[in-house]
Amino acid sequence: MIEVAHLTKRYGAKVAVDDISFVVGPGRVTGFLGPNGAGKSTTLRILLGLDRADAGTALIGGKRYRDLRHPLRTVGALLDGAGPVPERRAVDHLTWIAQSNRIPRGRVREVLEVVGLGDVAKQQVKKYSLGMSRRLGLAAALLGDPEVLVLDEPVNGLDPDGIRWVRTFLRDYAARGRTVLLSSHLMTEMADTADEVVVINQGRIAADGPLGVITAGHASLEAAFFALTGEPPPSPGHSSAWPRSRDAQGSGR
Ligand SMILES: Nc1ncnc2c1ncn2[C@@H]1O[C@H](COP(=O)(O)OP(=O)(O)OP(=O)(O)O)[C@@H](O)[C@H]1O
Repeated sequence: MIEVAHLTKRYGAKVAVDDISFVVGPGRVTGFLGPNGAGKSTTLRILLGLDRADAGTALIGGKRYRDLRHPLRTVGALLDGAGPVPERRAVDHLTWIAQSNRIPRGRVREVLEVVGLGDVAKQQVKKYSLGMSRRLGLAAALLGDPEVLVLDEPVNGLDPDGIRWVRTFLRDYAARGRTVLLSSHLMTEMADTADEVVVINQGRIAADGPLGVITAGHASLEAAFFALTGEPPPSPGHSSAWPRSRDAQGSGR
């Protein structure tokens, strides 16, 4: 269970996250959606102890990330950012993480098999395709067999096969009573994957509830979100993703 309560984060004069509250329960896949710059990554970074809130709390299993006794056994995360050392072999990368978290070595082989990298475990990571790298990231997140998975844009850049694999994997994981929170720009993909949806827009919660409730009265999840966020609808032939509007919002990064 993830509980976010009155979370606020400012970067200078910019309020990136503005007093948001939501709960992510077990046994469901919850989608975290919003346009570029809405505050998704900021929220996830605070949840995972990578940034500090100015106010409010973001708890996993009732605790702040930094207070978890066994973080990797509680929550597995896949975020954009620093990946493995390119020269390192996948198996060595995972073994290093496992050892530094007191996770038995045998678990490395298990997670490599789970994500379908068993046969290429001894390859250097730099030889991996994007899809393989994403699977490796997921393998790292799964090392501690966590109750909670938090994934930022896990299917970004993946081909249809890769996207389907991630979708099936996450739905199975949730079906075993685990908590899955994922952010994505890909509306059609989210509509196929999520049971629950939390929409954030300009740092505030725009909607929060079961997928069917959020989309009721709209032609699609995408239509619901454009209505909720006031974003312009995509042009014809657009790939059903959020428009890239970070620049228009005056990103400070
Ligand atoms: N380190 C930072 N310094 C300054 N401003 C930041 C920083 N991180 C985020 N912001 C700003 O906070 C707001 C929220 O950004 P955030 O990355 O959380 O949005 P997002 O919903 O994850 O967007 P995207 O989908 O584009 O990744 C944006 O206006 C962004 O420019």
